[in-house]
Amino acid sequence: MSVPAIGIVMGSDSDWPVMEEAAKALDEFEIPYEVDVVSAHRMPHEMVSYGENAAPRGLKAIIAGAGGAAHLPGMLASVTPLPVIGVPVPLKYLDGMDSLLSIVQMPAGVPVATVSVGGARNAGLLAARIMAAHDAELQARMREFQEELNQQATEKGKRLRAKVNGAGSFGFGK
Ligand SMILES: Nc1c(C(=O)O)ncn1[C@@H]1O[C@H](COP(=O)(O)O)[C@@H](O)[C@H]1O
Repeated sequence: MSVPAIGIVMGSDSDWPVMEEAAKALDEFEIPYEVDVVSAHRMPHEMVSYGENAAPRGLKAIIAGAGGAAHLPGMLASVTPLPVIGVPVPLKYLDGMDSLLSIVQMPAGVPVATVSVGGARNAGLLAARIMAAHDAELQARMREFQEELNQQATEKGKRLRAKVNGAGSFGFGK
Protein backbone atom coordinates (compact mmCIF):
# COMPACT_ATOMS: atom_id res chain seq x y z
CA MET A 1 0.00 0.00 0.00
CA SER A 2 1.19 3.58 -0.68
CA VAL A 3 1.89 6.26 1.94
CA PRO A 4 -1.05 6.32 4.37
CA ALA A 5 -3.26 9.42 4.26
CA ILE A 6 -5.56 8.40 7.11
CA GLY A 7 -4.67 6.95 10.48
CA ILE A 8 -7.25 4.54 11.89
CA VAL A 9 -6.45 3.98 15.54
CA MET A 10 -8.36 2.37 18.39
CA GLY A 11 -8.01 1.80 22.10
CA SER A 12 -7.81 -1.97 21.74
CA ASP A 13 -7.83 -4.68 19.11
CA SER A 14 -11.23 -5.64 20.53
CA ASP A 15 -12.55 -2.51 18.75
CA TRP A 16 -11.53 -3.83 15.32
CA PRO A 17 -14.83 -5.58 14.43
CA VAL A 18 -16.45 -2.12 14.65
CA MET A 19 -13.54 -0.07 13.28
CA GLU A 20 -13.03 -2.37 10.29
CA GLU A 21 -15.97 -0.64 8.60
CA ALA A 22 -13.96 2.60 8.43
CA ALA A 23 -11.17 0.75 6.67
CA LYS A 24 -13.62 -0.84 4.21
CA ALA A 25 -15.07 2.57 3.33
CA LEU A 26 -11.58 3.92 2.62
CA ASP A 27 -10.85 0.82 0.52
CA GLU A 28 -13.88 1.65 -1.64
CA PHE A 29 -12.32 5.02 -2.46
CA GLU A 30 -8.79 3.59 -2.71
CA ILE A 31 -7.53 5.91 0.01
CA PRO A 32 -4.42 4.53 1.72
CA TYR A 33 -4.56 4.21 5.50
CA GLU A 34 -2.75 2.68 8.45
CA VAL A 35 -4.28 0.90 11.44
CA ASP A 36 -2.95 0.57 14.99
CA VAL A 37 -3.84 0.26 18.65
CA VAL A 38 -3.08 3.52 20.46
CA SER A 39 -4.56 3.82 23.95
CA ALA A 40 -4.59 7.12 25.81
CA HIS A 41 -5.07 5.27 29.08
CA ARG A 42 -2.75 2.33 28.64
CA MET A 43 0.02 3.87 26.53
CA PRO A 44 -0.20 7.64 27.09
CA HIS A 45 3.34 8.47 25.93
CA GLU A 46 2.96 6.52 22.69
CA MET A 47 -0.45 8.14 22.16
CA VAL A 48 1.03 11.64 22.46
CA SER A 49 3.87 10.67 20.15
CA TYR A 50 1.43 9.23 17.57
CA GLY A 51 -0.66 12.41 17.66
CA GLU A 52 2.31 14.75 17.48
CA ASN A 53 3.89 12.90 14.58
CA ALA A 54 0.72 12.28 12.56
CA ALA A 55 0.85 15.52 10.54
CA PRO A 56 4.65 15.53 10.01
CA ARG A 57 4.37 11.94 8.75
CA GLY A 58 1.88 13.08 6.12
CA LEU A 59 -1.43 11.89 7.53
CA LYS A 60 -4.37 14.13 6.56
CA ALA A 61 -6.90 12.99 9.18
CA ILE A 62 -7.21 10.56 12.06
CA ILE A 63 -10.12 8.23 12.76
CA ALA A 64 -10.03 7.23 16.42
CA GLY A 65 -12.36 4.67 17.96
CA ALA A 66 -12.67 3.68 21.59
CA GLY A 67 -15.16 2.20 24.00
CA GLY A 68 -16.18 3.06 27.57
CA ALA A 69 -14.21 5.99 28.96
CA ALA A 70 -13.24 6.86 25.41
CA HIS A 71 -10.65 9.59 25.84
CA LEU A 72 -8.49 8.59 22.89
CA PRO A 73 -10.10 10.77 20.16
CA GLY A 74 -10.14 13.90 22.33
CA MET A 75 -6.60 13.43 23.57
CA LEU A 76 -5.34 12.92 20.01
CA ALA A 77 -7.20 16.06 18.93
CA SER A 78 -5.37 17.98 21.64
CA VAL A 79 -1.92 17.11 20.27
CA THR A 80 -2.49 17.27 16.50
CA PRO A 81 -3.69 20.03 14.15
CA LEU A 82 -5.33 17.37 11.92
CA PRO A 83 -9.07 16.71 11.86
CA VAL A 84 -9.96 13.88 14.25
CA ILE A 85 -13.06 11.77 13.70
CA GLY A 86 -14.23 9.94 16.80
CA VAL A 87 -16.06 6.61 16.73
CA PRO A 88 -17.91 5.62 19.92
CA VAL A 89 -17.48 1.85 20.21
CA PRO A 90 -20.32 0.11 22.10
CA LEU A 91 -19.25 -2.23 24.88
CA LYS A 92 -21.18 -4.83 26.89
CA TYR A 93 -22.64 -2.31 29.34
CA LEU A 94 -24.31 1.08 28.73
CA ASP A 95 -24.82 0.44 24.98
CA GLY A 96 -22.10 2.84 23.86
CA MET A 97 -23.72 5.87 25.51
CA ASP A 98 -20.64 6.11 27.72
CA SER A 99 -18.33 6.11 24.69
CA LEU A 100 -20.54 8.58 22.81
CA LEU A 101 -20.66 11.13 25.61
CA SER A 102 -16.93 10.73 26.34
CA ILE A 103 -16.13 11.56 22.73
CA VAL A 104 -18.76 14.13 21.78
CA GLN A 105 -18.65 16.47 24.79
CA MET A 106 -15.35 18.15 23.96
CA PRO A 107 -14.42 21.52 25.41
CA ALA A 108 -14.46 24.47 22.99
CA GLY A 109 -11.24 24.77 21.03
CA VAL A 110 -10.58 21.05 20.68
CA PRO A 111 -13.04 19.65 18.13
CA VAL A 112 -13.67 15.98 17.47
CA ALA A 113 -16.09 15.12 14.66
CA THR A 114 -18.11 12.43 16.40
CA VAL A 115 -20.09 9.85 14.42
CA SER A 116 -22.90 7.66 15.75
CA VAL A 117 -22.34 4.76 18.15
CA GLY A 118 -20.65 2.08 16.07
CA GLY A 119 -20.70 4.43 13.05
CA ALA A 120 -17.25 3.58 11.75
CA ARG A 121 -18.44 3.43 8.13
CA ASN A 122 -19.52 7.05 8.31
CA ALA A 123 -16.15 7.89 9.87
CA GLY A 124 -14.45 6.38 6.83
CA LEU A 125 -16.78 8.21 4.47
CA LEU A 126 -16.21 11.51 6.28
CA ALA A 127 -12.46 11.01 5.99
CA ALA A 128 -12.97 10.37 2.26
CA ARG A 129 -14.89 13.66 1.98
CA ILE A 130 -12.08 15.49 3.78
CA MET A 131 -9.65 14.08 1.21
CA ALA A 132 -12.08 14.86 -1.64
CA ALA A 133 -12.29 18.54 -0.68
CA HIS A 134 -8.91 19.05 -2.40
CA ASP A 135 -9.08 16.29 -4.98
CA ALA A 136 -11.41 16.72 -7.97
CA GLU A 137 -11.22 13.06 -9.04
CA LEU A 138 -12.08 11.83 -5.57
CA GLN A 139 -14.88 14.37 -5.37
CA ALA A 140 -16.35 13.01 -8.61
CA ARG A 141 -16.26 9.51 -7.12
CA MET A 142 -18.01 10.78 -4.00
CA ARG A 143 -20.76 12.24 -6.20
CA GLU A 144 -21.12 8.86 -7.95
CA PHE A 145 -21.38 7.19 -4.56
CA GLN A 146 -24.11 9.64 -3.56
CA GLU A 147 -25.96 8.94 -6.80
CA GLU A 148 -25.83 5.20 -6.05
CA LEU A 149 -27.27 5.88 -2.60
CA ASN A 150 -30.08 7.83 -4.24
CA GLN A 151 -30.82 4.96 -6.62
CA GLN A 152 -30.89 2.46 -3.78
CA ALA A 153 -33.28 4.63 -1.76
CA THR A 154 -35.48 5.12 -4.82
CA GLU A 155 -35.62 1.33 -5.33
CA LYS A 156 -36.60 0.90 -1.68
CA GLY A 157 -39.52 3.26 -2.23
CA LYS A 158 -40.58 1.37 -5.35
CA ARG A 159 -40.48 -1.96 -3.53
CA LEU A 160 -42.41 -0.62 -0.57
CA ARG A 161 -45.11 0.96 -2.74
CA ALA A 162 -45.44 -2.23 -4.77
CA LYS A 163 -45.80 -4.26 -1.57
CA VAL A 164 -48.36 -1.97 0.07
CA ASN A 165 -50.38 -0.45 -2.77
CA GLY A 166 -49.39 -2.17 -5.99
CA ALA A 167 -46.66 -0.91 -8.32
CA GLY A 168 -48.71 1.87 -9.91
CA SER A 169 -49.16 4.01 -6.84
CA PHE A 170 -47.84 7.55 -6.59
CA GLY A 171 -44.58 8.31 -4.75
CA PHE A 172 -41.76 10.80 -4.89
CA GLY A 173 -39.42 8.06 -6.19
CA LYS A 174 -41.73 7.35 -9.19
N1 LIG B 1 -11.34 3.86 25.76
C1 LIG B 1 -10.19 3.20 25.71
C2 LIG B 1 -8.91 3.77 25.69
C3 LIG B 1 -8.61 5.22 25.66
O1 LIG B 1 -9.54 6.04 25.46
O2 LIG B 1 -7.44 5.56 25.78
N2 LIG B 1 -8.02 2.78 25.67
C4 LIG B 1 -8.69 1.63 25.64
N3 LIG B 1 -10.00 1.88 25.67
C5 LIG B 1 -11.11 0.97 25.48
O3 LIG B 1 -11.22 -0.08 26.38
C6 LIG B 1 -12.08 -1.04 25.78
C7 LIG B 1 -11.77 -2.42 26.28
O4 LIG B 1 -10.49 -2.79 25.86
P1 LIG B 1 -9.97 -4.32 26.02
O5 LIG B 1 -10.85 -5.17 25.14
O6 LIG B 1 -8.53 -4.31 25.56
O7 LIG B 1 -10.11 -4.67 27.48
C8 LIG B 1 -11.94 -0.89 24.28
O8 LIG B 1 -13.20 -0.54 23.70
C9 LIG B 1 -10.95 0.24 24.17
O9 LIG B 1 -11.23 1.14 23.09
